[in-house]
Formats: sequence, C-alpha cells, structure tokens
Amino acid sequence: MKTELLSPTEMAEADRRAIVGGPFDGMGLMRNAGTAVAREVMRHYPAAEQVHVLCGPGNNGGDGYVVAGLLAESGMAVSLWASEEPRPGSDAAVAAAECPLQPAPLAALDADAGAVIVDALYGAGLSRPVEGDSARAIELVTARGLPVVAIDLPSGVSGASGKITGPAFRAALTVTFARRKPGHLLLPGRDHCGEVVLADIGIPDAVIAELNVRTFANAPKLWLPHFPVPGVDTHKYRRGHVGIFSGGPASTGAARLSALGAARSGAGAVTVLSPANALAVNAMHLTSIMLRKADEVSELGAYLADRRPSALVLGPGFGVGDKAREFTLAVLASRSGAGGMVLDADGITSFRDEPAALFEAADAEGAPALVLTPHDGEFARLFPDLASEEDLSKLERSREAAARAHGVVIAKGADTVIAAPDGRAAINSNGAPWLATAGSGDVLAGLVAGLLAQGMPAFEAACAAVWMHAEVGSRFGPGLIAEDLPQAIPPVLAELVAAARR
Ligand SMILES: NC(=O)C1=CN([C@@H]2O[C@H](COP(=O)(O)OP(=O)(O)OC[C@H]3O[C@@H](n4cnc5c(N)ncnc54)[C@H](O)[C@@H]3O)[C@@H](O)[C@H]2O)[C@@H](O)CC1
Ligand SMILES: [K+]
Repeated sequence: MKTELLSPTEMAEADRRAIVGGPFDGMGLMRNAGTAVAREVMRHYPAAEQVHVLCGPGNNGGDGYVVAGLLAESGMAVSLWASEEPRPGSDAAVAAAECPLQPAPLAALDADAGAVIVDALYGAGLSRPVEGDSARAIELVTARGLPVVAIDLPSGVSGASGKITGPAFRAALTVTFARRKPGHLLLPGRDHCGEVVLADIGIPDAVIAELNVRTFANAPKLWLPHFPVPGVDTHKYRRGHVGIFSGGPASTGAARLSALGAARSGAGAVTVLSPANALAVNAMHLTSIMLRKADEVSELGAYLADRRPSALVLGPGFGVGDKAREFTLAVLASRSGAGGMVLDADGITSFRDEPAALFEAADAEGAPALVLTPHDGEFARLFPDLASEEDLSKLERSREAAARAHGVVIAKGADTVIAAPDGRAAINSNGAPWLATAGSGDVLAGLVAGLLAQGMPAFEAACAAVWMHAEVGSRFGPGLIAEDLPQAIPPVLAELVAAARR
C-alpha cells in the first residue's frame, strides 16, 4: 500500500487538482469511488440478504447513492436511507438523482440479522460529533451487531486525528480512496476501521506528488533505501560502534537490553559504559559486548575521544538527576563524530525542569542527532503544554515536539508516531499488545542507536527501529518478554537486508 497519508484538507486539494487536470471530473471520481465500494461489498458479502445504504448530506452520501445503484443493478436486495437531501448542485445531488432507488428517511431505519450496512453518512467532511437520526442509526446497527462497510471513514471518526467525539460506527471494512488518512492509523480511529482497502479512483500519482505530503504510514518502503547493508569488505568498526550508559548496581539490566538491541541491529561493536560499582554485575552478564568504566564526565570524554562511538543511548535504568543531564549535554557538545544520541526513560525525565537546555544543545552546530523515545508520561514531562492541548492530535503534538526539541521524537504507544524536526512524521501500525512489557522500550532504544551507528539518518533510523521492534514482537506473540526481542530480530533483519539489496 502507498505510504503517504493525506489529511482531509490535502485530500480535498488532491480532488480539486485531479478534477482540474482530468481525466475525471468530480462526478467521475465519485462514480469510481462508488464502484470500488460496491465491488468490495459484493466480494466480502456475496450472500447478504439485504444491503442497507445509509447516506448523509455530503459527497460521502453521494458515494453511497452510486453504491446503492450498482448493488441493486447487480441483483442484490438494497434499501436506501438518507438523513438529509444533498445540497442542490453538488455532485452528491447528481448521484442521488441518477440513483434508481428512492431513499427512505434515516429516522425509520430498521435492519435485521443477515443484513449488511454501507455507511455513507460522513467521511472526510465530519466536522462535529454525530447526533440525531445518524447517531440513532449508529446505535441501532451497533446494538444488532450488523457488519458495516464504511465509505472512506467510519462515520464519527476524524480522518485527520483518528479521534472520536460522539457515536461512531465500528466497521468490518473501510474502503478509502487515493491514499489512507491519518485517522485510519491513529487510535482510536484505527480500531473502528476494520480492514482498510485502498481504492484507486483515478487521482494521478503526480497530483499527490505535487502536494509534498509530510505524513506517512511507517513501512519498509519509507526507509529501505537507507537501510544498512554491510559490504563484503566491512570490518566491525565500519559497522558502527554504540555506547550504552548503564545505571547503578541494582539497575543494570535495562542498559544490557539496549546493548543487545543495538548489537542485533547489525552494529559492529557495542560498549556498556558503567559506574565502577556496577562493573562486576555488568561483567557477569556480558560476553560479546564490551564494558568500560564511566563515572565522571572526564571518563566519558576520554571514551568519546579514543573510541569515537557513532551513537549512544542514555536513559534505560540510568537514574534521574544531575548525572544524566551532565552526561547527555557532554555527548551533545562533544563533537567527537557521534552521529546520534538516543535519550530514553530516565534520560528524558531528567530534563523535566529544564527541557530548553536539552533542546538548545541539540540545536547547536555539529551536535549528534537527538532521538527522544518518550511514552505518554515522559512526553508530558518534556512538553507539558503540548500534552495537555486537547485539540491536538498525537500526530500534531509529536510534530510540534520534534520541531521544538530539534530532534526526532518517537512518541510511543499502540499507535507510535515518529516525527522529525523538518516536519516529516510517520505513524506505526504493525505492533501488538505483547510489546507492552517491561524492558521492551530499552530494546527499542538500542535498536535505534544501532541503526544510527550504521549511518542511517535519524528519522529513517527511528522509523526502521520502531517497525522492526513491532514486527518482531507481533511475530513472537503471546508470552513475549523483553529478553526475547533481541534474539527474535535476525529473521526480520534478514528479510529487510534481502529487500534492501534488491
Ligand atoms: N470530488 C470529491 O471531492 C470526492 C469526494 N468523495 C467523497 O466525499 C467525501 C467528502 O465529502 P464532503 O466534503 O461533502 O464531506 P462529508 O460527506 O463527509 O460530509 C460533509 C457534510 O456533512 C456536514 N457535517 C459534518 N459533520 C456533521 C455532523 N456531525 N452532523 C451533521 N452534519 C455534519 C457538513 O456540514 C457537510 O455538509 C469523502 O469522504 C468521499 O467519500 C469521493 O466521492 C471521491 C471524490
Ligand atoms: K462513512
């Protein structure tokens, strides 16, 4: 599936430009849209006893009239219900006039078991919570458990944000057009869409390209051209060296999980940087991963100068406080050639009282690329105003945070958003609930650093790490613990390397 995601405004602009440039006018696009939906209804529900098509007042309803006509023509039993008449002169009004069926008022909707619902109430134009007859129709259909095929979006779901502010259909299938919208991937919207089918309705790719879209579904296509593939003549330091900061003796496991994530990503060498009092416990559990003492900023400076790590991770199990801030700022200021710095967990929390110091350090000329990996609580510590702004979607919030931080933000969750300071953002959707387990985020931080160390640009490295982490966790399934993740990376990595070589 194409990776660009269009906001409703971008989609409307694509429609407008496509209509100007041809070959289809607005009615032509609507006929194509309706044809695509009718085909999916026939394919998925060939034995439906009755299809109820529910039309709203806008062009989403217009698509519905086309669907109703086509299904009736194909011999299916179709009932048509409308909440309001389409606005005179609109494409929807033309579609309603061309439709061989007469709509009944939506208020009278009744539907029995065995029926299928086509939801053409609201699509991209939803602008407020669904109320009145439409809300009652959604409640009736939901209470009866009837399968719903949504046109473009399930009514009640915002295409821009995935938010749901009132009643909303829970579709079995959603057929959308040209490109998916953020609301198909962001929660809770994604949960209401069911299977999403993307239909080509004749909007040329060139029209989409002109829009300079900045929002994407996270998928290998997005970053595979940058994915590291070692050459035959490589050696371990050319494959990148990652430094991971360990916490004290009672909290070293998190850094080792990160170190394994970095090593399994293909980085050539990984060093755990440990306080003196935790060297013994770290040494007991490390084999291929190196270990070095770093209690003071001066020791860190010596490591950066002699070993020239290409990426670092600070945060997992590190402890919150001055030391985390000093070490982070020292790495960001070092100019030792490190390409990236991943700040996770305690590393993020340590800057809650002075986020500006972090953001300025990341903005300085020659600083390593900063990648922040906050879950919701950590996000709110660094960006309290953005976190409490109810009107912002997770996408908008993450984008603003990245611009402010001068770094890539991985806003974690079941719908992880990866945002870059240049305005690009990707939404991840291949995860599974099994990934919500202690230490899972530590492995992710290590994976990001491992890919950064191999020369991947920060946004691409972050997107690739999130996707791989989610893919590995979903394939592993129930019973996953964080220790399983690094070991389960190689098959996924092998597929990506093979695809990147092609
Ligand atoms: N030429 C085009 O623009 C095309 C549009 N298409 C379809 O058109 C849809 C977008 O059409 P529209 O922009 O007309 O938008 P919609 O049909 O989604 O709804 C817009 C109408 O509903 C009203 N409305 C919004 N939220 C409401 C609420 N909660 N309660 C009551 N009324 C509400 C609006 O004021 C407006 O009149 C797409 O989702 C897609 O299905 C497709 O036919 C492809 C071509
Ligand atoms: K709809």
